Amino acid sequence: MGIFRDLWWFFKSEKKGYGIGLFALFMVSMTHLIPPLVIGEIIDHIVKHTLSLTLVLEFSGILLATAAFEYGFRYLWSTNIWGEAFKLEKIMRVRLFRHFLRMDTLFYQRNRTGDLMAHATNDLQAIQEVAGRGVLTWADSLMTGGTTIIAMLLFIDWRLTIIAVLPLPFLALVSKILGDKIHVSFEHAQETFSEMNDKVQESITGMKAIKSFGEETQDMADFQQKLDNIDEAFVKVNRIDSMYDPLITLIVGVSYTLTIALGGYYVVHHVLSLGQLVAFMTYIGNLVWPMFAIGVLFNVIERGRASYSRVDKLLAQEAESKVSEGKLLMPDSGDLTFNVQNFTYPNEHEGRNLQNVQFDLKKGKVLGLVGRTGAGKSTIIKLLMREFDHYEGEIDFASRDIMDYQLDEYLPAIGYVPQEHFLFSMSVRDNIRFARMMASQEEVELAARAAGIHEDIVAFPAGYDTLVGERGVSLSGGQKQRLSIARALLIQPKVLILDDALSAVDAKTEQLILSNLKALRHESSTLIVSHRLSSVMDADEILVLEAGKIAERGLHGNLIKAEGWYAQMWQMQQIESHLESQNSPYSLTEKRSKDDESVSMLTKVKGGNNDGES
Ligand SMILES: Nc1ncnc2c1ncn2[C@@H]1O[C@H](COP(=O)(O)OP(=O)(O)OP(=O)(O)O)[C@@H](O)[C@H]1O
Repeated sequence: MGIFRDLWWFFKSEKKGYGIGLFALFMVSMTHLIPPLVIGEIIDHIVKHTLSLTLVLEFSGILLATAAFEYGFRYLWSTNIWGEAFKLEKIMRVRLFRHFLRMDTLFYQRNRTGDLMAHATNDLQAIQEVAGRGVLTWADSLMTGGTTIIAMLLFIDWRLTIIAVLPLPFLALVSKILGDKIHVSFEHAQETFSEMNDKVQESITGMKAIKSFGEETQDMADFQQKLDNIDEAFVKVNRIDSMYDPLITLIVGVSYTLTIALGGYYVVHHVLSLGQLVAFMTYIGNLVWPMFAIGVLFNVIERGRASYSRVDKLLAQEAESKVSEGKLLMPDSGDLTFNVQNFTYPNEHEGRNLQNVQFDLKKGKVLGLVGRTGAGKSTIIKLLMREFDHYEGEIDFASRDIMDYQLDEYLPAIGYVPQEHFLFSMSVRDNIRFARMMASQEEVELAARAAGIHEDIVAFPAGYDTLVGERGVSLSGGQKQRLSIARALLIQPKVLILDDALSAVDAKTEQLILSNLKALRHESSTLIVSHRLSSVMDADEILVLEAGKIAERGLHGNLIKAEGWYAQMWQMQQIESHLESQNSPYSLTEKRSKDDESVSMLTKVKGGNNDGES
């Protein structure tokens, strides 16, 4: 019954709805007491030959009125108790969703999407069952069972009643044992369901990879395995469940046998009338449902308890990278100063992910951030985006530590265009004004023009009203990127971060977007992270990162002269674009690697390769 204690906060806040529901349930159980008494009376009148038409009409009237009352009260409990249960599910769903929104990337690394979805569906369903069917069966078994036993005691015979309820304690004991078993099995079953959900989610997201590697058969086999696990787990739950119903039939059978034996004896010896015995037997029939209800109750409670503890555990997970919140409002503009001596991810035990990274990004200026993969470019962005606060050093905006600003002031001031852009299933216009729904068409168009996507949009079937996604147009990688840039530009961020956000657009469009940005953003700064050096060549400063440290820095021309990694990459990419422009079948584009691989290829190209490539 611990789950009722866990949910007490809800029952307390919804006492009116539950109060009405329970009162109606009580009235239903009271109405159940009437028909057996009426049947008993009728039988006694038949036996005594005193049944008249008036009496028949009277008894029928009572039975009809009882049925009508029961109808009304049943309706009342059903709407109130189930209504409350749905309300609980909604509250829990909102809590979970808010929690999901609050959590950091580490949380999403630890918990897979399918599992989170299982929490938000199956587990919440099981908790809702407690607040609905659980409360109902608990109250009904108590009320119907209690009032029936009291009626047996008061209206018929106490000795017969004791004999009839003798097997009940045995029922309670077995219910407890089976309930514990169900708890363990159901928790395991829910885990297998989560695993299957994970599998489906991963397969759908990775469908392209699965198909391109011809892994459909293997994937189907994996899925089948997960389904078999679920099957096995739920069959086990069901096996325990199934022990309960025959047990009730057995107990009721024992009750009937004992009652008939003793009741028959009493009728023969005139201690009871035949009508009283029939009424008593009907009461035993009334006890059958409360007994089944106890079984249902244990089942619902144990499932709910298992699910509640799963959801509770998830809700209890705090964001590891707790970000502190300041009180300041954001100034209209300002310079950014990044000075981090040390940063290591919370789940990393060895090594440092950033060391002595220092740069200034003045308003109106553009900073380029390049380096091989894993060098730490995204990590710098994560710190700027306040995903982690536990670094050694300080990041300032307008001469104030960024932690001093209110988060909901600071974050919208940073326009972030991620590597993996996400478009919502809404119109192109709404996708662009996603973070500023009140923006006018004019503003939306201005942002779209600056991002070089306006011409594409007006060519879509419904222009800016065209739906994006499954039900609408499919956009190319480059179109998606430009739409994401337009979305970020619309909020006129004080710092715009393009995280490899131009990788899928052609060189001409890239240059157009970059020159638009320069013209538009002379009051605010821009940080461009890119593997393609042409994106940063005009930046006011370029930082080359390596293993979390700044390896080279300066203007494009200086870095070329320095003949380091940047210069090598630059030459490599020049050759690549030359080959591409010639449409050569030997284009290296597909093979282009973002790191050393490219440099070693360049060395081969430059220095006369050994294996005949040229
Ligand atoms: N959430 C994380 N937890 C632990 N380590 C991480 C996490 N994210 C990145 N790292 C590690 O930090 C280092 C820097 O990674 P980062 O993503 O910043 O590189 P990057 O330069 O942006 O690479 P890419 O160009 O491939 O995006 C890498 O060693 C990476 O494995």
